[in-house]
Formats: sequence, structure tokens, C-alpha cells
Amino acid sequence: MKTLLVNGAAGTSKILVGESIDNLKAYIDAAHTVVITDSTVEGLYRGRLPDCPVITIGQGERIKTLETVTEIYRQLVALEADRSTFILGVGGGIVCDIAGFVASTYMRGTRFGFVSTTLLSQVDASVGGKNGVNFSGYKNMVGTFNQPEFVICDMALLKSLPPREVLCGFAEIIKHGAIASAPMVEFLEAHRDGALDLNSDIIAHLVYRSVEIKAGVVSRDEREHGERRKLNFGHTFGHALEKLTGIPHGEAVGIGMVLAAKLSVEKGFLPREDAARLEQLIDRFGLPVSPPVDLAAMLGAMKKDKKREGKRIHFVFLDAMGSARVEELGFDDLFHLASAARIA
Ligand SMILES: O=C(O)C(=O)C[C@@H](O)[C@H](O)[C@H](O)COP(=O)(O)O
Repeated sequence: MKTLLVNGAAGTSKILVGESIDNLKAYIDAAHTVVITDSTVEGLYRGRLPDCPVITIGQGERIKTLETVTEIYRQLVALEADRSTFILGVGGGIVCDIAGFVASTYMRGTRFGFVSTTLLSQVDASVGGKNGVNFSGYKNMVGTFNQPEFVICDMALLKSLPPREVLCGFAEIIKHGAIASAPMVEFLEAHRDGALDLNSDIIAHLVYRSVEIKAGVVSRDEREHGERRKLNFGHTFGHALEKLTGIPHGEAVGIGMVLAAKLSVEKGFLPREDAARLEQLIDRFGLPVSPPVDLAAMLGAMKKDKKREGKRIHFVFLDAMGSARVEELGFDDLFHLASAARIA
């Protein structure tokens, strides 16, 4: 097991890469803990969780709402949870985003931590302290920045994931390589088969490197005033695609990265061969690379992105494999750039 630290304004978060869910008792006091999880995870791991109350929510992006949060508050009140209660989110990105938001707001904040059970959540969603829910059909519109005390990333749990869910995790791993580490991209190219087979050494390396990259960025810019924006590579188009089509987050981000790389070429920032190489890598990891909707529809959805400032948006480009840059663009400029790049 290796520990990485995320330094946030309100405290330090320990990311425990390779820790086992069976060692949970070392990190919590079961007598003062309430677990928040979803029905699938509860079915798989209930017997390995501490003996404490469990609040079970449904699944999928559609339950990431204030209504779900309200229902959890109701159950916490019924359980007589108080400010000494520890909230333990056990699940993927949706459970962790909701549990973190509930813990940050219930009675103005309780302590919390996560057991992260999906690849996407281990390499990205559970790390970095972004908690929240969707609102009015838009992603992550309401939320907080607040770091969990710990995140257990037990890679043995990944074996029970559906294959499509695993692929979504690889989208965020590829993203970390694309924005911050050319050697990681080379590693993914060289070890694609072993990675897809969830070979334990290969997965351990990829989860560790992803968390290391993300922990560094978040520790330098927790509130996303600058460098953290780079973690949104592929997400401007990605969030629009999720909203328009309902495809899973990782698939939408995979397509979003292909489109953002094409725009980077059009801008003159990225050699065409690098954009083609990234597209090939995403394709080899079994992720879609073409948008199922047209450019006008994607731009329409982007205009309601929460990161929009008036008619402008921060857009993440690549300027080399392993290096990203952020530019502020007007929607008209984005439309012209995307039209010229013939992305859809
Ligand atoms: O942690 C971040 O910062 C990221 O942008 C990572 C993203 O991969 C992740 O999907 C994040 O939740 C998106 O955040 P948002 O602020 O764009 O909703």
C-alpha cells in the first residue's frame, strides 16, 4: 500500500492506494459511522463493511440530485446522526460525490472518507475534494470543495466491475497522461492488453500515477483558479455529450479529448500526429472517438456549462503529448475553431 497526500484548505486527504476494504476498521470508529452506498455495492460488499447503519441510494447519473441528498438528510436525522458522526461513502464517483456533499453540509459539516470501488473513481472522482450533484440537467452544478479524510483505493475490487465501467476509468487515466505525462501515454500504449485484463502490477502503476498527478495539481490549486482547470481536458465537450446523449462520463470524456486534441491542432498548438496518436490510444482502449450529435447541439449545451463566464469559457488544449494549456475563448471563436477543425 502507498499513501499520497492531497493538501486542501481545510485539511489533508490521505489517498491509500492498494489498501484493502477489509482494513477499514483501522480508519473509522464503527460506533459513530454511517455508510452511504448504492444497491449494487451494498450487495457485493455489505459483509465486508463495519457493523454500522447503511443508507442505500439508487444508481446512475439520474440519482445525483438534490432530491437524493434530501432523502439522505432525512435518514441521517432519523438515525440521530450528529456532528460527531463519520460519513463513509462506499462506491463509485456518484456515491462519493453525493456522500461528500452530504457530509460537507449536514449540520454544517461532518468528518468523511471514501472506499472507492470503481476505476474511474479511484483515479479521479474520489480524489480532489469536488463534491456535489447535478441540477436542472447540468453536471455538478451544486457542490463544495472539501477533502475527505481518506480514500481507500482497493484495486482488488475492480475485478467485479462491468467491462464498460472499467473502460470509463481508462478514459481518465489517458487524460492524466495526455495533460501531464508523456511516459504514462507510452506506458498505456505498451501495456494496453495487460491494463484491459486488470493485471495487478499494471493497474497498481496506473492508479498510483493518476492519483500522484491529480494530488499534485489539486494541492497546488484546490479551488480551480488556474492549473486545476487542466484536469478538465475533454470535459467541456464531454459534459455536453453526457447531457445530450446520456452516455457514461468516461465515454463522453474520451470523445471530448479527441475533439479537444483536434482543436489544439487547428490552433497550431499540437502536431497533427499527436492528435492522431491520442485518438488511436482512446480507440484501442475500446472507447468511442466520434460524437453522436452535431456541433451546434454540443455548443448549445456548453453555453450552460457552469464554468462559462458570460459568453466565454476556459478551454483546455494540448500543446504536446503530456502537456496542456488553458485558453479563454468566446463561444463564437470556439464555433469557428471547431467548424474549421471539422470535428462533427
Ligand atoms: O477534479 C477536477 O478538477 C476535474 O476536473 C476532474 C474531472 O475529471 C472530474 O470529472 C470532475 O468532477 C469534473 O469537475 P467539474 O468541476 O468540471 O464538474
